[in-house]
Amino acid sequence: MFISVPATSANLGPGFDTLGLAVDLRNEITITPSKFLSLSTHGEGDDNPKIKKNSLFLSIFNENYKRLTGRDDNFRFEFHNRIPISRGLGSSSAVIVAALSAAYTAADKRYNKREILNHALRYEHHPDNITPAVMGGFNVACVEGDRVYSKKRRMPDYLKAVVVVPNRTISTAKSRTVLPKMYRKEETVYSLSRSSYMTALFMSESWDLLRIASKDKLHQARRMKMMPELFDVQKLALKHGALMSTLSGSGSTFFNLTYEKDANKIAQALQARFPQFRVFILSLDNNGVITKS
Ligand SMILES: Nc1ncnc2c1ncn2[C@@H]1O[C@H](COP(=O)(O)OP(=O)(O)OP(=O)(O)O)[C@@H](O)[C@H]1O
Ligand SMILES: N[C@@H](CCO)C(=O)O
Repeated sequence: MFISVPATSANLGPGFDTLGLAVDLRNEITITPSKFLSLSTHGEGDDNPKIKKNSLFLSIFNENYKRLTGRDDNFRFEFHNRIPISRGLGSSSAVIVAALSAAYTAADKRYNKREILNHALRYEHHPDNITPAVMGGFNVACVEGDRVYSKKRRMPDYLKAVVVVPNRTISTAKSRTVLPKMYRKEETVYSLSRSSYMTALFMSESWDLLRIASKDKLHQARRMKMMPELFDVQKLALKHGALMSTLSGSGSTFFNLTYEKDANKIAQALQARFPQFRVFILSLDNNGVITKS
């Protein structure tokens, strides 16, 4: 069996816990039946004993494989990780979506992507990373009861993402604690109106107005203060022509959307100014999780 799951960038500025899109940077897992449990990890996290144990993947896989088959079989798992860990590119969602897809595939159960998405919500309680990880493309999502309701829009080839991955992690759990429990009406309306406007712009491919729509007052600046260099990343990306420049998920990565023709110029400027950070030019992904039995 083979599972491939994309990285995702959530929030996109004002769409806190609501908007997200998938990029073509994938974790891949090969799974084969085996007498004993065995794991090998290559790429991101291969020097981290906690990641190499991959208890998040194994606990979700085992729980769901047992639920679907009634059995506790052993497998060999080979992880090829490309998604940077705890950097705001949806590494935890990728693990959750991959583990669920792997369990259904290994159990030889027919399923649809909506089923995987609704199950994924039990492990990550906001839908903005898990939805594009499952579906691909740009997604707007909300939760009602224990279900995710979402709408996808495919992203065109002529847009690219320039992502800036800092050399320091920010965990989502920690990054949520710096946010206030209550918001003022003005801040809420500022972000709510832009999130709605941004959704309309994505749905109608009106990219040139994203700069206004992507501004936010709910979470970005509060989180960026944990790594103040990020204010310069954003300024520089916008100066060199990015259509929008937003904190990716809970950080620390910055996500810059651009026309393909401007991608190199933006990436070079950012890499020159921040040699300690990794800068990637990525295509946008419209496929989401892929499984082969
Ligand atoms: N490839 C992986 N293998 C095993 N565990 C992983 C892997 N990737 C992520 N994790 C788990 O997920 C945690 C990171 O989750 P966290 O939500 O903080 O970051 P993120 O998902 O990368 O960021 P964001 O949700 O803001 O996009 C890691 O500490 C680890 O427990
Ligand atoms: N919407 C989430 C994304 C990170 O998982 C947050 O901003 O905390």
